[in-house]
Order: sequence, then C-alpha cells, then structure tokens
Amino acid sequence: MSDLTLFLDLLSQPCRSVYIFAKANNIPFNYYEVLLFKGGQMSDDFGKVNPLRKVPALKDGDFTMGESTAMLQYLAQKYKTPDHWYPADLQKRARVDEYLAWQHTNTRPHAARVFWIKGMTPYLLGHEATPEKLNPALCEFNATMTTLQDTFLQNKQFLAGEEISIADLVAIVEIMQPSAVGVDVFEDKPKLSAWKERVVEAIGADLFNEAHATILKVKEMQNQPVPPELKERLKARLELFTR
Ligand SMILES: N[C@@H](CCC(=O)N[C@@H](CS)C(=O)NCC(=O)O)C(=O)O
Repeated sequence: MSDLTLFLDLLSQPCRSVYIFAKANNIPFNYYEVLLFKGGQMSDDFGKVNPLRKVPALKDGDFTMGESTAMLQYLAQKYKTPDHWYPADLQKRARVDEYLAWQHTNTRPHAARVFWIKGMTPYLLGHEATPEKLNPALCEFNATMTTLQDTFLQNKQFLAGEEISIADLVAIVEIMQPSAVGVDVFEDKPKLSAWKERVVEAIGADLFNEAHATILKVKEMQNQPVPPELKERLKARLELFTR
C-alpha cells in the first residue's frame, strides 16, 4: 500500500488533472473518493485532510495539502517525473507557472460559469438557461479561449513549449467542463482543436477517456432527483454565477 492517498471526485476538473498526472506517471496512490454531490467534503475525516473542504486533496504519510496546481508541482518534484511536465530550466518552468497563474482568474472561472449556467440550470431549476443568462458567459469563455489559443499556444505544440506540461493538463480538464454540457469549444479554433488532440495523444486516449467518463455523463444526471439539502446549496452557487 502506498503512503500517498489522493482524495478525488472525477466530476471535478482539478481532481482530473491530479488523477491523470499520477496515472500517466505511474505514481502509486490510494484512491479515496469524496463524493461532492453527497457532501463527502463535509465529513470530519476529510476536514482533517483539507480544512478548506475542497477536492482534490493529498495525504503523503503525515503531510496533507490541497490546491491542485501545488499538488501537481509537489508530485512532479517528489517523483522526479520526466522533465517536460515541470521543467527544471528556470525560464521553461516560468512559462508553465505563467499559465498556472493566469488560469486561476481566466480559464477556470469562465469555463466553470458556462458549465454551471448551461449544465446545472436544468438540473436545479428544471428548465434550460435563458440566453440572457447564458450568452454573456459564453462570450467571456470564448474570449478566454481565443487568448489561450493566440497568446499562450501561438504556433507551439503545447502551451508552454514543444512537449506536454502540467499547464496543458490543467487547461484541458477545465475546457472539458463546458464541452461536457454541449458547448462547441473548438468551433473556429483550429489550432486549439489540434492542440487538444495532441494533449489526448500525449496522455493516452484510454486514460483521458477514463478520467472524463463521469463528467461526460453529467447530462444523464439531470434526470435524477436532487437531494433537497444539496439543492439549496447548489442553487446558491448557481446564483453566484448568474449575477
Ligand atoms: N483552487 C482549488 C479549487 C478546488 C475546488 O474548487 N474544488 C471544488 C470541486 S471543482 C470543490 O471541492 N468544491 C466543494 C465545495 O465547494 O463544497 C484547486 O485547484 O484545487
């Protein structure tokens, strides 16, 4: 049994980046499932691992931490994964860090906003999102994807260079969120579309599909009843996205 335990729910995009990274690098870990829709993050046991009550979280012996990008950096350094994931060279590493810093206030919130408005409105309110609510979110997300393609990717193979890095992983898992609820993310973005194919190939299609199997079935979840206590909490979250 490994000393390393990852606390994950693969519906969550940052969980998928950590899961894919660990699997792709053959890092042995125990998988502890924290089912967000069942309130698993609120358990006493999980609170001891991550007092912020967010997944992913990591326990390595007595050491615990949250925050996916910091976890990826920790795993890359601890397990000395191939250099391209998180290069030792100062400036190459800075390129990866640059994207990781930018995405927190761009790709992540903008993709999540589209996912919640388009995907969660039917589940929580029983009707499709109105164009008044959805269109501004789509516009914002589309502008972010244009920046991703034209400013970060440019003519390179991957976001931070010619080989895959943790920047690409962190980006793709976020982008798959709107994609899972039917947004044509790559429409009119041929370079970004080709980049996605390269990322899937570098990770391996089997691992990519396995990690995304739950989120790609999220629309089926919309036919299931929402537990009442969860519904109120999720509705409050949805409201934040539609303000
Ligand atoms: N910045 C954090 C974000 C973690 C996060 O927001 N996780 C969400 C799932 S995607 C969560 O655990 N939400 C539970 C909750 O808010 O109750 C990271 O990158 O790990």
